[in-house]
Amino acid sequence: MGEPNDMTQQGPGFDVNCMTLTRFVLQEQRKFKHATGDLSQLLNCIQTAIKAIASAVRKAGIAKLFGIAGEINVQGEEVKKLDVLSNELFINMLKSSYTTCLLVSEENETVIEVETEKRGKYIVCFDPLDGSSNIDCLVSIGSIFAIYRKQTEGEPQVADALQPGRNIVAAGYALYGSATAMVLCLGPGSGVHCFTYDPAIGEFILTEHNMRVPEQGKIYSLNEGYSATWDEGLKAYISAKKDGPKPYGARYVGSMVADVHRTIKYGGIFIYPATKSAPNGKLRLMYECNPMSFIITQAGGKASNGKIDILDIVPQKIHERSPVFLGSKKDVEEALSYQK
Ligand SMILES: O=P(O)(O)OC[C@H]1O[C@](O)(COP(=O)(O)O)[C@@H](O)[C@@H]1O
Ligand SMILES: [Mg+2]
Ligand SMILES: [Mg+2]
Repeated sequence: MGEPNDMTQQGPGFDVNCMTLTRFVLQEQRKFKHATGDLSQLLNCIQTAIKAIASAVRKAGIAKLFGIAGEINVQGEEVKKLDVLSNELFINMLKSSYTTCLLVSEENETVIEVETEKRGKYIVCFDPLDGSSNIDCLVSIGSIFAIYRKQTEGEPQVADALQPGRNIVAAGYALYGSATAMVLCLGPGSGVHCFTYDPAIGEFILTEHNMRVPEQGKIYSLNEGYSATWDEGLKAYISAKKDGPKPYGARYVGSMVADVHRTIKYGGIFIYPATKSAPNGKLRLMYECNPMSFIITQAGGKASNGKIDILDIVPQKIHERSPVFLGSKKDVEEALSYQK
């Protein structure tokens, strides 16, 4: 028996051979002879940002003790809103990874250029805090990111970021739910893997290797409050799901990360459609639809804007929106068959 704090012993809750996220990323890097280690470094920095956000999320419910986010606390200090804090953490960690040149954040109107001396070859598009309307009621929220390679020489420009999702080098999301998890795909064909945070050792541990979206599910997920604004095709599809011989269940969290994670685990379909007043829907292409569609596709599912695969859309501007139908292949194909 080792001493109680001797981490070399296999004790309750810790196995020295367990696959941490850091270990996994390094192991994957070793498969590529010419890898520089930059992507591993970048992913480690994202992991650190996510750990810091997770820690802030876990304290959100007691934020009143310190002051309400967005206001001044009893010490006279400004209490940062969780989405502002998350954005600052992402930007700071991404810049100091020395691997990025251009960042696109949901929270910044324009692209963020990394200082010349810190530049590397990667471009990262991210939603630092997804589902922000769920923060105050303690419902699951998340972070989403997609990593691209800069395709041209010279100073980074907006055009460098406007790449289709097909070019994604790696993508992932963090889910701050009943546990904190990170789901990652390190490139086409390398699988989708889930790592769950173990607060006892401060590490993400591989808990699901090679996640696969069920071919078909029994759940549809969309904001039914807006049904009056749907097109006829969508109305007919949802009616068919409700009134069929085996009605589907309805689930909608209102945080894309949580709704998509459930869709990967249990199957079914997640939809944020176009409406008459919002012909491109609500969700953002570059840091919501693209990373999630890449992951869903790599896990064997399907993602479409109603006409073409999400990953084939060439973005025209960084905050562009897109309708989205994603999830189990059969469910998405069926929903699309109702679209004109
Ligand atoms: O309230 P609605 O219209 O159903 O929208 C919910 C959608 O909006 C979002 O919250 C937008 O994300 P942000 O919180 O990052 O702005 C998605 O996560 C979610 O799918
Ligand atoms: Mg979002
Ligand atoms: Mg957001």
